[in-house]
Amino acid sequence: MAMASFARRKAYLLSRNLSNSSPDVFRYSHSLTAFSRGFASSGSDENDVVVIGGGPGGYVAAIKAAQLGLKTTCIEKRGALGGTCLNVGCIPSKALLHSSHMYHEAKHAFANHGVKFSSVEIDLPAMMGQKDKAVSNLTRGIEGLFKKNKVTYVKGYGKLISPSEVSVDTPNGDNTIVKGKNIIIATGSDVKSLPGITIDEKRIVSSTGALALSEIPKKLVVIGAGYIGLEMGSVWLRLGSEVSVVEFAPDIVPSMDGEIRKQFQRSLEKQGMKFMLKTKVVGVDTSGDGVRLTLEPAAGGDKTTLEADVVLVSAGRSPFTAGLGLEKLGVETDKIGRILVNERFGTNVPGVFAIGDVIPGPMLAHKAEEDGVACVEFIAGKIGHVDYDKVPGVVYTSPEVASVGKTEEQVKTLGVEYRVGKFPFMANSRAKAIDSAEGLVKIIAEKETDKILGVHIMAPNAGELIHEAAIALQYDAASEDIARVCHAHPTMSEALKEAAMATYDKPIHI
Ligand SMILES: Cc1cc2nc3c(=O)[nH]c(=O)nc-3n(C[C@H](O)[C@H](O)[C@H](O)COP(=O)(O)OP(=O)(O)OC[C@H]3O[C@@H](n4cnc5c(N)ncnc54)[C@H](O)[C@@H]3O)c2cc1C
Ligand SMILES: NC(=O)c1ccc[n+]([C@@H]2O[C@H](COP(=O)([O-])OP(=O)(O)OC[C@H]3O[C@@H](n4cnc5c(N)ncnc54)[C@H](O)[C@@H]3O)[C@@H](O)[C@H]2O)c1
Repeated sequence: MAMASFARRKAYLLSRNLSNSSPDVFRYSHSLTAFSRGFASSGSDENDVVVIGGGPGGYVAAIKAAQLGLKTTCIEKRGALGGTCLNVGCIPSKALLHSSHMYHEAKHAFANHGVKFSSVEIDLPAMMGQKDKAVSNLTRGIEGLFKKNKVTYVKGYGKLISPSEVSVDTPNGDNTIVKGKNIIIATGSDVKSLPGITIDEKRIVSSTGALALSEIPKKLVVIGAGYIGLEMGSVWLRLGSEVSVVEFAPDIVPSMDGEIRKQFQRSLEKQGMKFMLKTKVVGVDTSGDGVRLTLEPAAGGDKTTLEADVVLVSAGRSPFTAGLGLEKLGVETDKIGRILVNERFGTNVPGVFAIGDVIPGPMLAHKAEEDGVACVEFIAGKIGHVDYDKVPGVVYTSPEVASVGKTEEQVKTLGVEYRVGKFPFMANSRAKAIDSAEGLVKIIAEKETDKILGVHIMAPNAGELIHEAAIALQYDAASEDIARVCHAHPTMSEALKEAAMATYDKPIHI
């Protein structure tokens, strides 16, 4: 069924009363109210919706539920709303990435533009202060949104004691019971610890410690070349640390398109980041002043050692369900502790739902938000919509790397015949004008239909450029559809248009 628009497809499915829960397509409900326990406000103290966790999944679900007219309470234990993302994740990391980038540009790039300084200095406490200010403004902003939308905010640790009751231990030592017809678990994730490595958030840090170091480490060793390792590694590299990244897999960011990944790794190496791939950390000694790591090839072999002042453990995150009471209630989880849900985010226990990092799927803030909106739409008897195949991913390094849809390796595995169109920023006039021409756009389209299957961009602002591609994928567009849209000149976006032309025909500017 070729359907270009969500509205058309929604109308079609509603008219047919169809379910469509294949992972490759939109998620829809066939029996729109069957799994929730109703939503008409009872007028009693009981909530229609209780959300445990105030991160991007939980707070967005709570606001949307209230906007849909549901009496809603959100329970959060950390004393501030916004979850991992706002407090110790997306926002503080992007603040430090921006500040460190400005320092690096001032030191290494401004002179090329004729802007000269006699000296450039880092004021680390001021840099951290700017980051903390951004975080506190934003967390307070969510409290304001809760008030505006009449979401009740309960501070404390929530534990499910029945499918409709949450016991909350509040910060002042009290306990209160919050009742709800529908309960949404949005408790997120926590850093995955590695055997034999104890995080003390001083010398051996998680991302949380890496966001708040009081000094610039001379030598930083990062374990794991994923999103966190490369972003936080970039921050401290730009501020002057020697950064070595130890990665178990043969490649950095294993989920990335192979061709883009190679160029990305070369770019990071040019900036001074060192990679030790196919390598594992088998021991950590903190008995001296610094940290001494023992390394071994992933396939086994001779051990070597590596010295560090600080070690960042960034080898993935695990779902956070500690103390939630899931076992007693019989809520099903998978082998790695993620809560299992159906296409309406319902667990096996009627009336109990789960969203965000605590369920399977990409561990990303925008995915958690989409889950949250769709989940409460289902609870309210409406149609929710999330497509995990079309969730964009962005590594906010310099250059940024952004992607949506399938990698070339995935398309090959599927056995689909495809075409690839590429366009380098070296041939883009805006990129040349601003002396920032590293990177490329790569589009993969089905050969027979020209339908776009995946788009991968490496560029300074790839995280912004990717959304044109996300819309194209969402509406089943062909590469020719992008190529025939008039793009303003001179913009970096023209590289996407040219890559699209290169996919089905020929580009003009190369
Ligand atoms: C350093 C770092 C950088 C990141 N950068 C990005 C990025 O740039 N873009 C992106 O998309 N994603 C990023 N992420 C991932 C992103 O933070 C998560 O995907 C997102 O926060 C998940 O949202 P969530 O609501 O599911 O969970 P969380 O944000 O983890 O929120 C869960 C909340 O639930 C609370 N909670 C847990 N248990 C209970 C309980 N029993 N009672 C009450 N409250 C409870 C927790 O305190 C927490 O506040 C980053 C993560 C890290 C660590
Ligand atoms: N820009 C963003 O959107 C952003 C930024 C930060 C974090 N995040 C999210 O947070 C999650 C966690 O980030 P992360 O970087 O910790 O995880 P990740 O899954 O992105 O990367 C972890 C890396 O560690 C490697 N690894 C695993 N065990 C190892 C070991 N024992 N030794 C060496 N390497 C090992 C893996 O092969 C992988 O490359 C990610 O899934 C991501 O979705 C997103």
